[in-house]
Amino acid sequence: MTPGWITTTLLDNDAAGGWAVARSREGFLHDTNGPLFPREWLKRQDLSVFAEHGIGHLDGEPVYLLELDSPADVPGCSWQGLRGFMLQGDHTLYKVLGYAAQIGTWAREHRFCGSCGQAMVQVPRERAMYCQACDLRSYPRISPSMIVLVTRGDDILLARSPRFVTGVYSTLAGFAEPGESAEDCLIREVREEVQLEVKNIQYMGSQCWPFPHSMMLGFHAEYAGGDIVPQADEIEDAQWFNIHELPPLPASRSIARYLIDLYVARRLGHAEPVLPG
Ligand SMILES: NC(=O)C1=CN([C@@H]2O[C@H](COP(=O)(O)OP(=O)(O)OC[C@H]3O[C@@H](n4cnc5c(N)ncnc54)[C@H](O)[C@@H]3O)[C@@H](O)[C@H]2O)C=CC1
Ligand SMILES: [Mg+2]
Ligand SMILES: [Zn+2]
Repeated sequence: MTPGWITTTLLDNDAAGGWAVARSREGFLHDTNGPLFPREWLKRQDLSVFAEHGIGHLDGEPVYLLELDSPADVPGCSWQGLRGFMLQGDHTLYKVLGYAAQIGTWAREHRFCGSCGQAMVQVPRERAMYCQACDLRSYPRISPSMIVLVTRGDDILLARSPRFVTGVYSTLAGFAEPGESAEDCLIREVREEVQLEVKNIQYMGSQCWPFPHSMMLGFHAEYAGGDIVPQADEIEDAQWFNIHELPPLPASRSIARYLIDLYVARRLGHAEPVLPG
């Protein structure tokens, strides 16, 4: 048995047994034991299953995703969104659910070929949807996104989007566009969102962010010039905050929080945090 969570294998849907998670537009089904259910038990419940996907092995046991048309009532169970599992609970289970959510969304959105409109089929032994009519393969979508902590000595630049929880400030982030390097994207996003220039860009690490399919590439950069001008509509407020007087910050498992905590720890000579995968 290989311990931990391994996502690479496609599984045989006709084989019995294993674990299963159920997902609807309300999130994942869970009870007091969490979101993993014995698969055969779950399939006996009154669920309208839209699709079933083998998604990997947890501690050597196969795990399947049941994608539902609608959130069913299962006695003793309730529904919780993926964000709730990110915020608290077992990190490995959150990784299982994050992967399940991305595969479920991708398979649902690629039932038909984007080129010719024919129905696509799942490719054996590969995580891909295939169009026989035009030989097109569609793989799970991952969107590279840059995230950067800009600093100026003991001050760090944090901003608020109107979408954030009230009071919370975070690092700047944005999606890469075709034709850009990660560094080009970072420089453009910082210009667009606050009209500042940065220098000494340093890659710090990455994180899967399954909301719905971002791959966060985390950077640190130093302030090089300009005055903060928040981008209309996107940035509600942006400020320099002294590391001793920080506002409410993003969730502890986010790479945004890691970038902030790491910089503060280094300035103060404290133990460095570990980036949650
Ligand atoms: N894990 C973390 O710590 C953090 C993760 N993020 C994530 O980073 C990503 C980018 O951050 P934002 O500031 O929202 O991006 P952004 O600054 O590029 O603006 C968002 C806008 O980009 C457009 N967009 C949406 N999906 C896109 C895609 N796949 N490619 C190109 N453009 C797209 C939409 O118009 C959307 O309103 C988001 O997924 C966000 O959830 C953001 C902050 C912290
Ligand atoms: Mg942004
Ligand atoms: Zn096609």
